Amino acid sequence: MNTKQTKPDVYAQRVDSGNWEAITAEVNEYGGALLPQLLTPEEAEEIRGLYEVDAMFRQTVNMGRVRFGEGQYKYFHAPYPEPIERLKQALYPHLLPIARDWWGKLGRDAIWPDTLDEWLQMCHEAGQDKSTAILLKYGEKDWNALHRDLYGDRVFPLQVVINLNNPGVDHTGGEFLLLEQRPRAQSRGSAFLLPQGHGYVFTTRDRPVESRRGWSAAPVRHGVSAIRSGERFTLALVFHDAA
Ligand SMILES: O=C(O)CCC(=O)C(=O)O
Ligand SMILES: [Fe+2]
Repeated sequence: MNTKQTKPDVYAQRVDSGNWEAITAEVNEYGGALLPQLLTPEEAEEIRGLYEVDAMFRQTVNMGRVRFGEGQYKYFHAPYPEPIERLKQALYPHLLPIARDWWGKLGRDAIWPDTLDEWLQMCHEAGQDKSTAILLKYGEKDWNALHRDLYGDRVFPLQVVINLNNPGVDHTGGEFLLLEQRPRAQSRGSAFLLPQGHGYVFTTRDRPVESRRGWSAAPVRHGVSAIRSGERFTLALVFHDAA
């Protein structure tokens, strides 16, 4: 993949083209929201192609072996390929006000600085210095168990996933799942077919929900339903680094 900046700001332009007021309202209501198309089908194909390039990755996880579901994923090495770095840099300032608002509602300290680089520096100083961008690969019958991507005390409460395949064409099944544990109530489930190349922003650990007693934290898990046919690759962008 070309790591030089060939298309100035194209990724930032796509991120910025979103209606962030509507996205914020949606994520506040449902814990997740669809973003604009961030990668073209050609760019998605190029990133899928990286899966076989061992030098791009620091670790491979076989999900069945660790009982995370079935399938495989790989952690990218940092520094990331250009689209990944650009997208993370462009997304962070839009996600930051949502995170700060949430932590304010929950009476927690919003420790995140204005830039992603400063925040990652804080992660590294706390011993979380490993890259967290992941390329996931699911074939028929593979699935991703409901989980939360936590790698230490340093947590950014929103993350973004991008489907690198075309649902209904490249794969059937493989819905993205959210499970929100509501305080003193049964959990709420949601399922989404992620359109190719679009981002989907969702809650990493917990988020504020309002009840008669005020705001309380609702833990949110995410996962993927079984792929019924075909193949599904996704790019997962987490905004804290890992211990
Ligand atoms: O493959 C997916 O849609 C979800 C992957 C995942 O666990 C994540 O984005 O953190
Ligand atoms: Fe995840």
